[in-house]
Amino acid sequence: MLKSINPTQTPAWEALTQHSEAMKSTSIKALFDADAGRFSQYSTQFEDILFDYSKNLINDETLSHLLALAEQTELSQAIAAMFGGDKINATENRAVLHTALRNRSNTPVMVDGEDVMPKVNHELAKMKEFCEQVHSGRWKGYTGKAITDVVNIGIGGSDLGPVMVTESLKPYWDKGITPHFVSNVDGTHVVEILKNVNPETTLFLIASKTFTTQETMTNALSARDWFLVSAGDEAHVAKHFAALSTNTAAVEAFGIDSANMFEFWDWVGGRYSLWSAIGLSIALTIGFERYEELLQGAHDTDLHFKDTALENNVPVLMALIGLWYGNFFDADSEAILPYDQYMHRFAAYFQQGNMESNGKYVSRSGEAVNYQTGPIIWGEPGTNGQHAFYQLIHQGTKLIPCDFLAPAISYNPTGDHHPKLLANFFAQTEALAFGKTKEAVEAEFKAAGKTDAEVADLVAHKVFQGNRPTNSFLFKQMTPATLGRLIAMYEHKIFVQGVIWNIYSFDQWGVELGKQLASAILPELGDDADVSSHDSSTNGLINTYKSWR
Ligand SMILES: O=P(O)(O)OC[C@H]1O[C@](O)(CO)[C@@H](O)[C@@H]1O
Repeated sequence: MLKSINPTQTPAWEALTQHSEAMKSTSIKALFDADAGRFSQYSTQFEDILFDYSKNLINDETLSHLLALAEQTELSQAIAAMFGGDKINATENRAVLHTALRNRSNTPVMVDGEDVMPKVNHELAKMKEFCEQVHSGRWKGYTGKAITDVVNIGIGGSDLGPVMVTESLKPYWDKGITPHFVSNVDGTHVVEILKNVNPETTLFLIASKTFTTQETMTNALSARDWFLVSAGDEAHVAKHFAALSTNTAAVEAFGIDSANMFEFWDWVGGRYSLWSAIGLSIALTIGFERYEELLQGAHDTDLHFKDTALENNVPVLMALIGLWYGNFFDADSEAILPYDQYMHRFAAYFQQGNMESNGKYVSRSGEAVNYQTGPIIWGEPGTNGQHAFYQLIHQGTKLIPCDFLAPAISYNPTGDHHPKLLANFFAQTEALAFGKTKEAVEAEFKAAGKTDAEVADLVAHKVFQGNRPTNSFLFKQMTPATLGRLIAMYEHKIFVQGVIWNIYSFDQWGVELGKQLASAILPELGDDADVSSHDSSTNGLINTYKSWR
């Protein structure tokens, strides 16, 4: 159990409140002007990832207060508790051990007196053997053909991780398997995906921790019906359907042979599950060895996070910087901006990671907090975002701290695309930090021959205040290990923030009410009679739907 410590009651919070007032009267530009060595002081390289956090409104005093806050909220104890298998997910009475799934050192990890590593290793060995069978063509479909397509049916954490990772690692799709993902209960999703696959050569992975999720079960049944239209005999299901779940009874009840079940455990949170059997679509797509490299990368970060002093600890620094803006500068969102087309689902992945984990207003002692917790996370790949929403980041009224990520080496070094892409990355962080002064705008206008009147009309619109903070993550090339390292860095950032905010980051009760109400409404849609059991708006929507369908 983690202690309940109200962060606003700590001396560090008070110091940060005062210090933030002082920092509001300086600027990122002033900090750079005063210190030629700022980049080397506020950047660090972890393995093949350069983390540059110098373009933030921070100095040594900021960091020392933030680190004091981490100490006063007992972060180090919380890190030890998580890795040690304590039941830190108290509202579900569960340990939080996605780190055990990628514990390549294989040191014992105890939960309730049991070392979980043997069962983790057993399941990995089962996934490896399955991948080998599929890749070698020994695993055959019902007409004797090899598998060419894998359809992962899952939602939330049982979808977003596999989608994001397979997309990010597309250059590694060399096993003859094309992955597809069905998540939305909207029939359009499953119908459109099934148009592209052949039942004889398709393997369906029903990915659901609980195996009760309405969307996934509905899609799985539709896929099964579609398959049986061609295959005829139910006996063929065993060759084309596997389950990734913690719920053996529900898997069997669905009709999937337990031999085709890849198991994980209740101490794996859904949004932290790509490292478990939920990662099978990844391993099938990029190969099991590359999947192991992904696990190894995450393990590298885990060791760094667990064993590095807080002041040099990358996920801790990421978390503290984010919290600085959220709690002391009223920033309510963060943008994640990968300059890598393959990473186009990275922001969406961490939207769930962050918002389902830290979107909580109730503290660990059950009271409403009186400070901001998890930020709104959003983002799109650069340079597309530049032509969509960067206007607001540069000149809007909201402070939006941004993370920029990019590989130095592209898998597609066509012409000068990559230098152009990276020129934009570097330029954006520079523009956001340093802006463009009124004097610079005026000088530009004058050089272009504008009259004084024209200058006076336009100058205010063309000024960039700058002072917009960014973190930059420049990595050598996107490999499975690099991606593993990056994902784990963001995961631990979320954990650190949740500890300091005194909330429970590993439950998600906030998704339950909508599910309950949808279950109550569904039977009401079964006939054409008007309903009157809800508020007037909900009744109106339901009754109009019934009259129009
Ligand atoms: O894997 P399951 O049990 O189908 O759950 C899917 C998703 O639903 C949630 O429980 C709620 O959205 C997520 O936490 C989870 O990732």
